[in-house]
Amino acid sequence: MTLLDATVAAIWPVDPVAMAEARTRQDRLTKPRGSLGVLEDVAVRLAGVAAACPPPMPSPVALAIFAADHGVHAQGVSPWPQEVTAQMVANFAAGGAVANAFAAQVGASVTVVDVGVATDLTPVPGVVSRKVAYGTADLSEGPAMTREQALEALSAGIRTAGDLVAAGNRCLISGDMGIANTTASAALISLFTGRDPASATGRGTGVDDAMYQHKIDVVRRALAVNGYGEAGAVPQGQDSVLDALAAVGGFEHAAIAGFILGGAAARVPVILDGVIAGAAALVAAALAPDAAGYCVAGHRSAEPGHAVALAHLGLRPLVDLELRLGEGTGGLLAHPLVSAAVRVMHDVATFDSAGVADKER
Ligand SMILES: O=C(O)c1ccc[n+]([C@@H]2O[C@H](COP(=O)([O-])O)[C@@H](O)[C@H]2O)c1
Ligand SMILES: Cc1cc2nc[nH]c2cc1C
Repeated sequence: MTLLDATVAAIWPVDPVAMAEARTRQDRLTKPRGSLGVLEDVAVRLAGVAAACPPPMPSPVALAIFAADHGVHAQGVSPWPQEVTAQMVANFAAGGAVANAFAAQVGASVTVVDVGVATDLTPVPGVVSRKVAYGTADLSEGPAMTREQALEALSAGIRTAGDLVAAGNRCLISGDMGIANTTASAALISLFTGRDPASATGRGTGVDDAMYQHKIDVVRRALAVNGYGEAGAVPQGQDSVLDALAAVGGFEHAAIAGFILGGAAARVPVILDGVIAGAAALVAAALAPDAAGYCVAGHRSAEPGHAVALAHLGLRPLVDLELRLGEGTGGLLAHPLVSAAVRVMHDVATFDSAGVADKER
């Protein structure tokens, strides 16, 4: 049995009994019923995730940033040089990126995982090497990776989640770093939702109008050259999902999909970041439909494909600040909201215990 098969077999639906108990408890707390809006849903789902009411606080919390490069960069789909991926890995390790600042703000640890950066990285503390290859092949000319490579990158994500949970973490946050990865994200989202590439493709780090039109064409070509023609053949079954991931994905997408599956198998919530995580979550949910229940959409990125992916997954984003950075920044910002939602379940008195009169019927 592969690590992927064993992990998928360990994923159960979020627990309906704990969720029903949590919903009842929410209604007994000293607040008008439903007054915490979406936060009540978050608390209820975290009870389902942990199969416990109240659910454990989502701390300690760990961010994993999966870094990789993309052959499709050669098509001119990003204004940034590919070297920035490796340079930002060094910046994460040195503590100098926005993700480090936000992680410090919310008390999250930061682990960087090299799953496919195009150069050899100097070994530094805080950067784990699970390199599958020196970047993917160009997805607009053929498959980005082999099925074996897709499996290896998925396993890297599963192992990272397993290590972080074994170290005592009770909440995981996904992060990514990879110049040109919004092109692969758009292709995955188009393929897994059946939506036209034009509605799944965005401007990434900030491409101009001409580069944006070219980027949509590159995504169309990627689907066609890999045998998917006009979008619509949504992959189903493990083999075709792995083939689709291998055709148009990136190593960080595969790793984040594995990270989600690993978190779900360990019954730990995974807060998703932006469009790269959204694309990866489509892959994870196609491999194990129950995995989506373990995901919290940290935010909605400015990238249009992200909203398409979240709608397909039935996930509602907690924060909407037009962020389009990646690294896990939007997921980190959502963590205090998730913590507050769970703390309510632990700390707030019930009408009975506080002697507060309940609503008259
Ligand atoms: O998280 C997002 O939604 C997001 C949106 C736009 C850009 N990014 C980040 O920017 C990089 C990819 O942008 P690009 O234009 O090179 O495809 C990559 O490192 C991502 O983390 C991330
Ligand atoms: C500087 C820079 C930082 C990033 N962080 C995530 N993606 C990024 C892309 C660039 C270009």
